[in-house]
Amino acid sequence: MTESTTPVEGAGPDPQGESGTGYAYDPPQHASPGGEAMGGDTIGPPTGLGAVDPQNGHAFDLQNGKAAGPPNGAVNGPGILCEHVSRSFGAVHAVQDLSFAAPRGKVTALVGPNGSGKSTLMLMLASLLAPDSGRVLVHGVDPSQDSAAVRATVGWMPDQFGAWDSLRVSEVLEVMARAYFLPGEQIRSRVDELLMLMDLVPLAAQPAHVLSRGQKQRLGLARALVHRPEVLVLDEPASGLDPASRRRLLRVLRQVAEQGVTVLVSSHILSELEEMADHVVFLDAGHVVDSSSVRDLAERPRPWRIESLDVSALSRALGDLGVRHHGVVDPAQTSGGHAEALVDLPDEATASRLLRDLAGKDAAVVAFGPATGRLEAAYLASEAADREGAL
Ligand SMILES: Nc1ncnc2c1ncn2[C@@H]1O[C@H](COP(=O)(O)OP(=O)(O)OP(=O)(O)O)[C@@H](O)[C@H]1O
Repeated sequence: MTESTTPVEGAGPDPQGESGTGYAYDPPQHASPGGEAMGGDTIGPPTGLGAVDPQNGHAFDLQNGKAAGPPNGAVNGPGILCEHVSRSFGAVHAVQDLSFAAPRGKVTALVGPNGSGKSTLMLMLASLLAPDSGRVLVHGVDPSQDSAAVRATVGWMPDQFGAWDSLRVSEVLEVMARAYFLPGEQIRSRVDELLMLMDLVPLAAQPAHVLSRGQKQRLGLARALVHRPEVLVLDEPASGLDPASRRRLLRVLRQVAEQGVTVLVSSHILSELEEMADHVVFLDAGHVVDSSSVRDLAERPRPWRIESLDVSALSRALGDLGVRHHGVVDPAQTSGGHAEALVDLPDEATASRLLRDLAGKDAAVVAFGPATGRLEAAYLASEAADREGAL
C-alpha cells in the first residue's frame, strides 16, 4: 500500500515521515486520556477395542463395560494438550518442539502457511501418526498409549475426503455409526439428524462419488460428528464451501463448542476463522510463533483505513492532529472513489479517539475501519517477527 499511494502535494505533512512504523497517532493535548501418515481418512475404533457410550458419547470400554474416560486428574484439563511435540519425515522437521493447549468448549484455530505442520499435528492428535518426542494428550489420554480411547473420543475430518465412493451418502454415515458401535435402533435417527444438520437430505441416496467438493466437505463433517465426539479435529473444513455452507459450518461448530466439545480447526481463510474461533495458534515451520484469544487480538496494533469525501480536508486534519500515516491517496486512485489514508493504531480505544478528533476537524470522513482483519494483521505480524528472528 505504501508504495502505491500518492501523497497529495501540500497536504498535511507527516511529521515523522510517511512510512513511519508502529503506533503513529498521538492524540492532541485536549484529548481525554485514554510420513508415514497411517491413512488420514480412516478413523474409527479398531474393531473390538473401543466404542462410544451411546448415552453420553464418552469413550466406552467394551470389555469392562465402563467408561474409558481420561485418567484421574486429567478430567478437568484442556481438551488438547501438546508439550514439546516433534515429528520429522527424514530431514523434514514437520513439527518441532511444539506446545499449546486447546480449551474445552471453545474453538481453537490453527493458522500457518503451507507446510507449517498443521496436518502433521492433527494426524498426531487423531492417533494416526506418532510423535518422535514430546507429549500429546487428547481429553487427558495419550494417543500413543491408548489409541482406541482417543479414536472413540475424537471426530476427525482430514483435508482430503476420500470417501467410500460406491456407498450412498446415508450409507457412509450408517457405516461410520456401526463402526462406532452405536446401537442399531439409534443409527437411523442419528443419520437423519446429521443429514439434516449438514443439509445433505436431498443427497442422501446419491453415491458419494457424485458429490461436489463442497458437498463432500459437508459429508466429511457429518461423518466426524457421528459418534458425538468430545474433541473435533478438522483440517481445512471450510475449503470448497459456498458462502451459505460456510455459515452453516460456523453455526454447527459454535453449537458443538457450546455443548462442551473441544474444537480444533485449521484454515487459510483468516476472515472466516476470525468469526469461528475463540483462540488462535499461529504456526510457522513446525512451531508455535504466537497464540492469543481472538478477542485480545483487537487490542493489537493494526492498520486502519480512513475514507473521506475531501482529500485536502483529510490531509489537513491528519496533519493538524499529528497523525503519522502512509500517505493520503487521491480518490481517482482508490477503488471506493474516496480519498483514503492508512494509519497504524495500537488498539480500538485509540481508533475511537482518532475518529472523534477527525470529526472535530471536519475531515469529511465517510468510512473508518480496520484495513485487515484481526487475525490477518496478527498473522502477518507474527510471520514477520518470526522471519526477523530467523535472520
Ligand atoms: N508423509 C510425509 N512424508 C514426508 N514429508 C511429509 C509427510 N507429511 C508431511 N510432510 C512434510 O512436512 C511438512 C509439514 O506438512 P503438513 O502437511 O503438516 O503442513 P500443513 O501446514 O498442513 O500444510 P498445508 O497448509 O499446505 O496443508 C511439509 O514440508 C511436508 O512436505
